[in-house]
Amino acid sequence: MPLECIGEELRLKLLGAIEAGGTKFVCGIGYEDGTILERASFPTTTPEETMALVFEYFRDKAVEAVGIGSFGPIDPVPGSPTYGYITTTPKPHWGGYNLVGAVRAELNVPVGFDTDVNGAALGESLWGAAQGLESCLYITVGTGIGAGAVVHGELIHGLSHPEMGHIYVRRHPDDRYEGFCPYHGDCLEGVAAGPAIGARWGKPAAELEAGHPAWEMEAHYLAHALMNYVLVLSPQRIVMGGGVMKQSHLFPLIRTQLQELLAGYVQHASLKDGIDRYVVPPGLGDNAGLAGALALARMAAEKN
Ligand SMILES: Nc1ncnc2c1ncn2[C@@H]1O[C@H](COP(=O)(O)OP(=O)(O)OP(=O)(O)O)[C@@H](O)[C@H]1O
Ligand SMILES: [Zn+2]
Repeated sequence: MPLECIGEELRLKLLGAIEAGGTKFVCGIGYEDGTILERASFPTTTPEETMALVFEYFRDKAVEAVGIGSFGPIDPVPGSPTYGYITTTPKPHWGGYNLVGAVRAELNVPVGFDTDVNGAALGESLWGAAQGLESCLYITVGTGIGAGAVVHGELIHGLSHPEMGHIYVRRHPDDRYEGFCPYHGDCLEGVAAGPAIGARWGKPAAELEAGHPAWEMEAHYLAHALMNYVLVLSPQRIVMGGGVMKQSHLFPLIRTQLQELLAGYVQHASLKDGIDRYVVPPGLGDNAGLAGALALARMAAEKN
């Protein structure tokens, strides 16, 4: 093989990543091996304003593909008439916005598009806490709750994307809080996302001490959710991120309650002695979101 061809084969693709969030858009560039080279953050205001800053950022970067991990709901199903759109978000100005179309028109490269949590699941499976596994689930517990999953190396889509944050979970017997989800009231997000903890206990979640009863209740709700995910998807690992999971003492509480709920029904070493390696924090830490978008760019570059 001529030397220049070997050089070409070894060259890592330079990719663009956009973590599209409800409060900020984080943009970055990195290589297809997951290395992030640089990043910049822009406030989420109107599509016109925010996207002008995003395009300005990427203008001279010469990326070969872009990945977008987005807040939702979105339409990630290729071939659908609204593929690439943010669909019905309550976020003003962004409902019905064709995010992929805008990025494609401006940058003219392949675009990978999925939910932020599907992206994070892919990133964790390629480069983080679920490396080498066929499947994993990523759940974020923050202002909202969302989860994404990789199965056989692919992200799950169907009618649209999974909405695993809005499942119903058994109420904690001592919980009188009605839940804040505008659609469902006391779905998982309604009773267990950060704002629910703050509203229930009259204090921001970050200010509640480790021994506070809030955490046993939080673990109750999250363990119920994880039980459902284990039963429905049988993921080989569950990665838990987001602001609320910064309370690292939640992990042992959740693991124990998950084992109690499953009651030995699903037989696997990962759910017994291996539980500490089964329910884990993100291997990519606070980079999980941006690395996830980079992973989506890599997938788009490969599929093109
Ligand atoms: N150290 C902490 N301990 C407990 N809760 C926290 C902590 N830090 C942030 N939170 C809670 O997490 C929520 C913010 O979540 P996060 O930091 O994941 O940001 P976000 O991007 O707004 O969330 P989302 O991904 O849902 O949009 C807030 O409700 C806050 O109360
Ligand atoms: Zn809901």
